[in-house]
Amino acid sequence: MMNYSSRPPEEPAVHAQDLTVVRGSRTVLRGLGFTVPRGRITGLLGPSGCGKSTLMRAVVGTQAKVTGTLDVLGRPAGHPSLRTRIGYVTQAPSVYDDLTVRQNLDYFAAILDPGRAAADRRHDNVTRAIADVDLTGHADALAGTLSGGQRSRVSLAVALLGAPELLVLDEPTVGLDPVLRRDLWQLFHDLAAERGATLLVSSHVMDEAERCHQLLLMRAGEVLADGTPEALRTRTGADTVETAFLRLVDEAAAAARTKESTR
Ligand SMILES: Nc1ncnc2c1ncn2[C@@H]1O[C@H](COP(=O)(O)OP(=O)(O)OP(=O)(O)O)[C@@H](O)[C@H]1O
Repeated sequence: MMNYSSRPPEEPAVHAQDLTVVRGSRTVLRGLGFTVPRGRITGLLGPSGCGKSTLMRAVVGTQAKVTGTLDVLGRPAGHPSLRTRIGYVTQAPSVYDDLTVRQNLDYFAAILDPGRAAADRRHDNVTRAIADVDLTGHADALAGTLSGGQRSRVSLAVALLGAPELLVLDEPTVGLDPVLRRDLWQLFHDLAAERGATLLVSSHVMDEAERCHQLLLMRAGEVLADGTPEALRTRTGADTVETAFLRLVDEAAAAARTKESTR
């Protein structure tokens, strides 16, 4: 039989087992186990402070004091070979205010794909990334003159430049109006469907959960549940993921009380 790929198709993009992270003197992620399937959008949802950003930092390899197993695209998280295969957008847009949108992208493109011979390819990639995030009309505007939502989209365009296999996006839709939010989610779906990208997207807005293929619901440093939105609704008998989440929180609290009383 022909071997089309060196990796089995079922190998997940991210695999975590007993993943624990300590920040300062606090254990902020506690023995997490989960997988993120390839070519799908996985939503990381949970209240502020539950550990979403910490988990994303661990996946991209920028978090210290990580123990347990955390494999990303078949390598241990943080492996140097993963740098160009992962796009990461933090909550704080990382753009140069005194450069235009295009100059920002040109700068990062030159780092990713240096040399004169690559000039045409860089130009095409930059133009495509600007169009992807719907900023073509602002390509020559200084980043410092853009709105918060537009600046976040410049950061997203930078992450899209190298056509990464895994995109890790920390609350990418915060501060965006409903039309832009819808368009961005459409882009995420296109990236997964047409380019086969894997997306790990955090949000604390539960209605965004319905737009994901797969969910990881977090609370207080633990994964409360994972599965498709439909499976989570069915399992809890809820109409929405938000109600499902609240029922799971109540279930977990009741289980903790029972455990406590039987000690
Ligand atoms: N440098 C630090 N030292 C100690 N604790 C920290 C540090 N940074 C974050 N934490 C704690 O780690 C926990 C998880 O933070 P994290 O930023 O991962 O949460 P989050 O779910 O992404 O929150 P948000 O949605 O508000 O961004 C929080 O309780 C936070 O107080």
